[in-house]
Amino acid sequence: MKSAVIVFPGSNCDRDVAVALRDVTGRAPAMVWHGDHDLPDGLELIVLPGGFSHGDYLRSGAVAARAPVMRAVTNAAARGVRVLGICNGFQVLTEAGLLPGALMRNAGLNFVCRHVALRVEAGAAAFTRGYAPGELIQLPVAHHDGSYVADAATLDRLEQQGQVAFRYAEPVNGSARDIAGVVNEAGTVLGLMPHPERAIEAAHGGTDGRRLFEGLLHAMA
Ligand SMILES: NC(=O)CC[C@H](N)C(=O)O
Repeated sequence: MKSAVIVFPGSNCDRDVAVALRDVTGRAPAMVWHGDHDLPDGLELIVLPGGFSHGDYLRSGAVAARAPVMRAVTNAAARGVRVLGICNGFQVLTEAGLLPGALMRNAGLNFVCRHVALRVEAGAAAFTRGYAPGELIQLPVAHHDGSYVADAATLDRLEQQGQVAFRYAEPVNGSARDIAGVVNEAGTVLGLMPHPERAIEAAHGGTDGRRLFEGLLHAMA
């Protein structure tokens, strides 16, 4: 699978996700700087990694969403290239308008950094193919702006159209309807607050993240 990881100033999970992609897909991703205007040809997956792009200045992801490379990412997404935004990457996707809603300060006003239980919802096939619908999994979270918000009509639409991909199975950050991950209408863009790239091998304390990348790999085959 040919993939790319976008690197912003302040990204801190770009190398972790690059290692995960190389490990699972057998092919190292291209690392693309935020100031670049073009992406490599033939990409099947673009990852916006976790971190603190531009120091979370203004709002988390707000400055990164306006980076030169985001025009190319938006064009690729429009062509159906899969885009995965993890944590800060999810914040960038909402700020860029590629996903609905916004990520606000956690309800408890604390930085939450621990493994959490999640339920995999049906739908969003490519991104959830590695799991059984309704399956309970564990992934780490590490964020202060993870509380997903959207107006009631948008939330209803997300539910009806099967766009809720992952839900917290325990209280974490006050997200509306416990939403931890959403996809766009086409199911080709996923924003996910937990970190699958930090649950790839047993030494990470769990391997449930590995199956997200394995599922994507099989979906592309
Ligand atoms: N791990 C991350 O990507 C952190 C995301 C974001 N800067 C926050 O803390 O909300």
